[in-house]
Amino acid sequence: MSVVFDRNAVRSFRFIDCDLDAATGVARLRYAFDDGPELIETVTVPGAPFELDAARLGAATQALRLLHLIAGVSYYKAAAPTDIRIEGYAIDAKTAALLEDVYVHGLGEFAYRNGLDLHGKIRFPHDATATAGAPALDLRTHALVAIGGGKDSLVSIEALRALGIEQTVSWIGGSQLIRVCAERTGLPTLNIGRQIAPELFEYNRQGAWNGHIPVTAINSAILVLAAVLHGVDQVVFSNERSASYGSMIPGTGEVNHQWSKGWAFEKAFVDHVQARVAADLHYYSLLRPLSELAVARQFAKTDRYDAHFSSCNRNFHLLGERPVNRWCGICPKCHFVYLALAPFMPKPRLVSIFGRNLLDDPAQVPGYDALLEYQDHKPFECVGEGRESRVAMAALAKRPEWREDAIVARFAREIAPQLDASELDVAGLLAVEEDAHRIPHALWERLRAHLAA
Ligand SMILES: CC(=O)N[C@H]1[C@@H](OP(=O)(O)OP(=O)(O)OC[C@H]2O[C@@H](n3ccc(=O)[nH]c3=O)[C@H](O)[C@@H]2O)O[C@H](CO)[C@@H](O)[C@@H]1O[C@H](C)C(=O)N[C@@H](C)C(=O)N[C@@H](CCC(=O)O)C(=O)O
Ligand SMILES: Nc1ncnc2c1ncn2[C@@H]1O[C@H](COP(=O)(O)OP(=O)(O)OP(=O)(O)O)[C@@H](O)[C@H]1O
Repeated sequence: MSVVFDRNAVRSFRFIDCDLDAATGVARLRYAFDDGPELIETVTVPGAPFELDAARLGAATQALRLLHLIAGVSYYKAAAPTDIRIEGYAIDAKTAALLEDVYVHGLGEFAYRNGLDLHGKIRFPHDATATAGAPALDLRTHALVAIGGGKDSLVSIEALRALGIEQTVSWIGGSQLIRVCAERTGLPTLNIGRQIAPELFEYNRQGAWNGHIPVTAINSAILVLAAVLHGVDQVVFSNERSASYGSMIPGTGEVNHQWSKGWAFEKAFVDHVQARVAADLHYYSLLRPLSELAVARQFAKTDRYDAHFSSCNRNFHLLGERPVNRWCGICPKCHFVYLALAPFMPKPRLVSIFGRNLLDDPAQVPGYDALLEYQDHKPFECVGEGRESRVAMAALAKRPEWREDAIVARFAREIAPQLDASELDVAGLLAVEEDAHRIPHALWERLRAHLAA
């Protein structure tokens, strides 16, 4: 591929246009820097041909544009110019505000690591007047549930199954690990294809800015489009309450690696979907009322997925296989998930899932210190809050089967004496949060009882 990319020479990022072929389910999202080559991302929704009446076609167009605007973040970041142009259609001020949030906060870690300041520098041009509101589409009651191969989505899937909600287990991309977990559920599945424009990888090789992007926002927009095409009324994610809290960086403030898994994104996104796409389409995170520890407690209730799931992100690279035998054992997610499950599972079961005892390995001390926010900040990963790690560790320190393991013993000896004992109570972190969620009311009444059990 003979493209030359110099991030310092870039002046503008262009949202060229997007289109959807209802006969094949293929959506094309087109972008460019200045007058450079078109960068075309494709998303393929199985189940075509889609028969769309006028109302559903209108909703699909809105959902497609939302996806085009959000997925642009992968390309925008390569040069992060201040001049942003939208060419194929116009957006209104509220849509622009949503996008500015997604780009500024969703690229927060990217900006921090690259020494960039994006605050006040990302402006989406808007000249459309707001529409009157999206119509209801009379969507059928059915949930597209996002699955990521880890524990969280499996907890949601089992909760919906227990409540008798019809669901299709849905994922984006070609991960074999996710496929195996999805098939293990025994439920209908939907695997959506996503091809990033290959030029981006070449741009990366030539020194493009690179870093974390709000991938959950992209996956959310893809599933909203799929829900409209399939005519179903729910898109369900599994983002827990703890995802709303970032890492506190001295001199910088809060930087949240998982911003698009947080409550601020969820609220803004679902408001937009119901106002601009379909009034009766519900996007929600089923685990929002729970902490990571409460999710781990739910997960431990079944061993159905023990031999199949993994939360370790090293499994999920697009480029090339990087087999890690499901759990690498040295990354923050492995550290955290091991610790979070330990209070709720028999030790032999947990050791057998990971193939080793991470809490008895002194080499893992720095990793656990960061999770505990002890002499370090919370890692840039999808892990629980520092107090959740401290509470889990304190619980293990009381258990004969765990308390002599190297990391637990060190915690009890060196860290626990510096902590306020009243903050180490596990019960408070297992409580179900009543208010901050968008779970449909009729479902919430029954779900609350299920999650509290
Ligand atoms: C698997 C992973 O962690 N990837 C991150 C990693 O990417 P890497 O270069 O090592 O390999 P690839 O994943 O194959 O990606 C190649 C390049 O492609 C670009 N890219 C990829 C996906 C995408 O949606 N947009 C993209 O622009 C990017 O330039 C890649 O270099 O490092 C990258 C740079 O820091 C990260 O951007 C990659 O993260 C992926 C987007 C990803 O899917 N990560 C999830 C595992 C992840 O972090 N999930 C979060 C969810 C929170 C949130 O939504 O914010 C989490 O679990 O913490
Ligand atoms: N490839 C994907 N396609 C669709 N949804 C995904 C994909 N990867 C992750 N998700 C969803 O994004 C959300 C955040 O992912 P996350 O990795 O935290 O969840 P998980 O894989 O279910 O559990 P864990 O936290 O144990 O890894 C979840 O709702 C998950 O289902």
